[in-house]
Amino acid sequence: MSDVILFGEPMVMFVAETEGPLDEVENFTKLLAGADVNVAIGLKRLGHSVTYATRLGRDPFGTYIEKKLRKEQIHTQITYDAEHFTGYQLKNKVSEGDPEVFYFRRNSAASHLSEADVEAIPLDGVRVLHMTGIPAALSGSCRNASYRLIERARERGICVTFDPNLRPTLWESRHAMIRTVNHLASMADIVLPGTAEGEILMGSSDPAEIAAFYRGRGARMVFVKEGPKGAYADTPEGCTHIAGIPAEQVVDTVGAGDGFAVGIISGWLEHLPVAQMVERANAIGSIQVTVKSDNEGLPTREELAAYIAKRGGGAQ
Ligand SMILES: Nc1ncnc2c1ncn2[C@@H]1O[C@H](COP(=O)(O)OP(=O)(O)OP(=O)(O)O)[C@@H](O)[C@H]1O
Ligand SMILES: O=C(O)C(=O)C[C@H](O)[C@H](O)CO
Repeated sequence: MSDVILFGEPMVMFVAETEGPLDEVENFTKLLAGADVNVAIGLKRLGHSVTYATRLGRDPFGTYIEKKLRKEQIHTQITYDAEHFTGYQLKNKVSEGDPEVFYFRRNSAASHLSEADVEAIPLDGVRVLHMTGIPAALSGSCRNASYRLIERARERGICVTFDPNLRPTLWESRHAMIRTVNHLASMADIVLPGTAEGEILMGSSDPAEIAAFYRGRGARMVFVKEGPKGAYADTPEGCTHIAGIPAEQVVDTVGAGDGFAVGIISGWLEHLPVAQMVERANAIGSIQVTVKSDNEGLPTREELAAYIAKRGGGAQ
């Protein structure tokens, strides 16, 4: 029995060792990526029990991912797919701004996740289902699986957390992305949009307006991510902005949002007051931008406390 269920597409990620266009880079480091898998690793490092459901190809990338998940002691519910390969991606190295990411994931094993796969996930005793908007972008069967899993969680009163994680290149149209992601968000208890996502999804980058939009559609709590500035919370306790924790050196901005989700979900599981949930989320987001991996920097409880003691925060 796990505290949290996650579901999605884990990928092998090749990160460029040198700056420049991806076609010119000669050396890459092999790592694990995937928004949902990053959150699973972060929650496990903080001591929460986690089950991650996915579909992997019977290939070396699938084996690599399975071994990584085992090493992190994450329970898995894996369907093996002999017909389709495990997805992978390339990420470049930049000294400023967001890196470029190129996917090799169309028709991947995970894009064939289906309602039957999620029907088999045991939900007894589960407290949180964390979903992102990514699986719904991968295929029709994955979209149906996303809806089915949320419905199953809601039928059992499980708290559903949702991060839009917009990936416009994966969607058939911008219209379908906005409609589907907002629909999935309306089925969640806790919604975690970023300000740039708010602009796309509801036409404003103002944190209070974004939060009011999702609260108006049924969310009990909305946490709007504002990059280095921190985050805005709109919950039954009221509305508040909590300043970010400056990172010593920004190496790679990808994965900050997943780190933030780890802070909010773990804080909710531990019944932390809202201000402490957000401080923890800001701290993990701040840690995430200091490393090139999307998940290797995710902290243990001791590392998190040490980071907050050193760089600010103080409510842990
Ligand atoms: N440069 C930074 N310095 C310190 N903290 C940061 C920085 N960037 C992000 N964070 C922290 O991480 C959180 C999430 O970052 P961001 O707002 O970029 O989310 P996102 O757009 O979902 O990110 P992602 O690139 O992972 O999709 C922020 O709310 C903040 O707390
Ligand atoms: O880009 C994606 O679709 C991924 O899931 C890979 C990354 O790890 C993810 O973007 C980080 O949020």
